[in-house]
Amino acid sequence: MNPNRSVDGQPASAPSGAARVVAIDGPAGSGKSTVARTVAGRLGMAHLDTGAMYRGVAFAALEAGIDLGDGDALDALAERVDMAFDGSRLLVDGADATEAIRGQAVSTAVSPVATNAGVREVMVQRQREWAADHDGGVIEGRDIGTAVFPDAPVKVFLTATPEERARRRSDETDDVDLETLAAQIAERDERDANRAVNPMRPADDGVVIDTTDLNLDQVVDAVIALVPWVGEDRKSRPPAEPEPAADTVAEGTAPSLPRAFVRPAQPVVDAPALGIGARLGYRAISGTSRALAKVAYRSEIMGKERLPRTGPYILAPSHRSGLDFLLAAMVTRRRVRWMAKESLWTYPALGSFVDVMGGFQVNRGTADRRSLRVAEAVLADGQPLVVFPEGTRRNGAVVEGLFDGAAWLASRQRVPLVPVGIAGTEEAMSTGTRLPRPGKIVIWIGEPLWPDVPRAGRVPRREVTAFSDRLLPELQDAFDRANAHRGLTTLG
Ligand SMILES: Nc1ncnc2c1ncn2[C@@H]1O[C@H](COP(=O)(O)OP(=O)(O)O)[C@@H](O)[C@H]1O
Ligand SMILES: Nc1ccn([C@H]2C[C@H](O)[C@@H](COP(=O)(O)OP(=O)(O)O)O2)c(=O)n1
Repeated sequence: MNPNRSVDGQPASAPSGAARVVAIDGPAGSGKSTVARTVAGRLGMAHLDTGAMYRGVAFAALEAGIDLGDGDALDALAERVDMAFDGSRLLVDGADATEAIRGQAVSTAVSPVATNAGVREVMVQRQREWAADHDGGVIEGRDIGTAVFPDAPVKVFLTATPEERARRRSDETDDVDLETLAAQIAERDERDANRAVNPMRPADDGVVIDTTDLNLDQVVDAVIALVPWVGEDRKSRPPAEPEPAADTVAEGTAPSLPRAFVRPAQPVVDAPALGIGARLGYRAISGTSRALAKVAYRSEIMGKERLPRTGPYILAPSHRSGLDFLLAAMVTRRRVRWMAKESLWTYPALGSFVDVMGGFQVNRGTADRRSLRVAEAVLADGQPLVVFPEGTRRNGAVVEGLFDGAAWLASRQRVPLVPVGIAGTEEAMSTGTRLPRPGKIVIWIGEPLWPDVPRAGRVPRREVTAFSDRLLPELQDAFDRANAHRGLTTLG
């Protein structure tokens, strides 16, 4: 390590090595180490596992018998401990600690060590020095894209469901059972995400990849597609003003890329929280309405297999009746959220019902930025969202005059729009009718449509309009098919 290099904790002062840093962050078991190692191998770059550095300090602390609650002693230890990587082996003060840092003792000790501000400062400094010495590298950790290299040209946040991450860990060890691993992972997630110094979170301008249903190759391909200098001569320096990653990504977006799992992280407000009442109530109501719809409306849902299995998307249904939102929520067992007109909250009972069903307010007719932000937060949080592109209830068989909201949200969050035709609700309960009449209802789910925009960065207005124009015939088609199927089955 170079003691002369000054590090003042400010991003701007990060050494020039940042120009070629691929930052990979994420929680335990999300695949960071495996992905970072493979990406580094494929790009011919050096790889740094910063988690191993924190583990190295924890190992040294245990060896020296230091009280993990003694912040000053930990600071001093972090300053003086010598850590060197020899290939994949970690030497701590000359001793090979490779196996020991993965053991239970270090795994338990590392959390308090990693929450210590002094330790983090020293580690961040060493990580920046390492990158400067190696002309960048693939660096994995919890805060690489947010705190250590906020200017890195590639910032990836890997995630996977807690169950999947625990399962991956349990495949690697026989020592600990799945429940214990799941509990340990949950506790570590909580600490890493909530610590005061450099908490774990995706970088605002980074990309989130959900690896739950992906294999290693797919994740590695998705990361490499984000690297602007791939294909360039490895020896040549990147341009002083790096190209916006977004353009490069757009070009490199191969159709085979698992787009459904890759989305930009953007600064958004928090997704509206759901209380316990809403969570239980939703299940009860959607279960009851599913059963009712089956019996009273002989409802049929066609094309469920076309719905994305994980990740966020926007259901864009036709809108002919107040029943539509309940029916739209029936197409998936995942909980959906929806944008609901403000006037629904005029009656307290109805308002509570809408709350339970996951609705949130939009002020129709105005450019309601807050509701759009909330809707963005819902998608960024990985939840499916219902937006009626026709904006208001219409009549008849023709779909027309789409509002751009659904296309705008899908483009901004890089999620698919799923056209959904709902046939039979106008007959069952049209505008002005108070009680629904029984009849046949058919829901047709169309092919998801992806926005044609760069994977990150600003979305041009014309792309949004073009996306709405693309949605219109597909929504009409889904509605036609639903109507046709309903006609056939009601006649026959
Ligand atoms: N899609 C995937 N991407 C990366 N690793 C995966 C994937 N699926 C399963 N794994 C496995 O998950 C395990 C945990 O990955 P690891 O790289 O140690 O995660 P982390 O460094 O984030 O804790 C490894 O055994 C890896 O092979
Ligand atoms: N840049 C980093 C890297 C790791 N840490 C913390 C997070 C964990 O509690 C420990 C160990 O990290 P490591 O990546 O080895 O942990 P897992 O193998 O993913 O469980 O260090 C951190 O705070 N900042």
